[in-house]
Amino acid sequence: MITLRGLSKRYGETVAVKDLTLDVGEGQVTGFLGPNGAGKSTTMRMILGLDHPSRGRALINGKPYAALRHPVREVGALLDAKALHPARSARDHLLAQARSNGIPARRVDEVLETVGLAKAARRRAGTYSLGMSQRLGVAGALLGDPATLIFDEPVNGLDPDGVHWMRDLVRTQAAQGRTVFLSSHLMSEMQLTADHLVIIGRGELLADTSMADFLAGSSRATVRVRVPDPQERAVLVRRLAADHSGAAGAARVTVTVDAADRDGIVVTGRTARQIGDLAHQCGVRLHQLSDVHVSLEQAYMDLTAHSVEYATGVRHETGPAPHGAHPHRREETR
Ligand SMILES: Nc1ncnc2c1ncn2[C@@H]1O[C@H](COP(=O)(O)OP(=O)(O)OP(=O)(O)O)[C@@H](O)[C@H]1O
Repeated sequence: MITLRGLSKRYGETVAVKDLTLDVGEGQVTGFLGPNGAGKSTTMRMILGLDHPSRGRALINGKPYAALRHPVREVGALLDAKALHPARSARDHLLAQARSNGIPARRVDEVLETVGLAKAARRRAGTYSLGMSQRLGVAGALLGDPATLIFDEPVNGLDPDGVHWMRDLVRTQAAQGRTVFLSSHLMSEMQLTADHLVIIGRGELLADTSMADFLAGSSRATVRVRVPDPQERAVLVRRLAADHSGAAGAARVTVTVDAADRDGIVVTGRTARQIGDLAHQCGVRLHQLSDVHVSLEQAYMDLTAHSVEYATGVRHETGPAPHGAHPHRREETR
């Protein structure tokens, strides 16, 4: 369990992290997203006691890293895969780590097996590819069998097989009850891996939400509704429009005819649950009520469009123009 309370970091004039308050829970993979320079690595370094907060606290199992009695048994981290002694073999590298933490040598062979490096274990780490170094970094993180894992860009440099392997590994670790906190810029992979998302921009919290809610709440998300009776369909459309005009601050609702189905309509600005409740209230019989899923990349780019520090001036349109604002934006949920 990771707890951040008002966590802030300033480097001179640069505010790297600003007032982050959130919990990273057990038994799930939490994806940590944000544009370049958003403050992800700084946050992870503060959690791991490698950087001091300017204000606020970062706790692991309720304690700051420095106060943990056996840190490697409580938290394992992969921050920089190339931070290795190049002349040491992978096995010697892990053995040194194990010895200084009272971990038996057989655990080294276990984790080498887990990460698929058993055959290359006696090769010098300096000869490893980036992908192999990532695997070795993961082996080091797993060494103390900790309940919390923190990985900064773990799929960086991995081939498709390695990416798949990493996904299975982190999902298995979470399924065993561990807290898994990982950053990545690879949105398609994050969509397959994470259960929960923490998104920051310019150091500030933009979203702290389940993956499912984030995608369903995206301004691009739509719901397909099939109403077999034309009169009932008209009633529902009118009620959706009235619901929009009556609800102050609610996202704009748009209703279009489903081009693929003459009984169908496509709704944006309301969730399937809200539409189902409304249909129930006005006695409208539905034959279909389904979310049309938006990609994490689309939803993420809409949310962070104003937080990108290093932009090219090129606008990336990955789908239809957004309607309304994203409900997970912090300023709108205050
Ligand atoms: N040691 C440091 N000294 C000065 N500024 C720093 C230092 N470390 C980070 N920063 C600044 O803090 C901000 C956040 O950087 P950080 O590396 O945490 O972002 P990030 O989200 O991990 O970025 P990326 O996705 O590019 O890795 C940036 O503006 C960065 O330049």
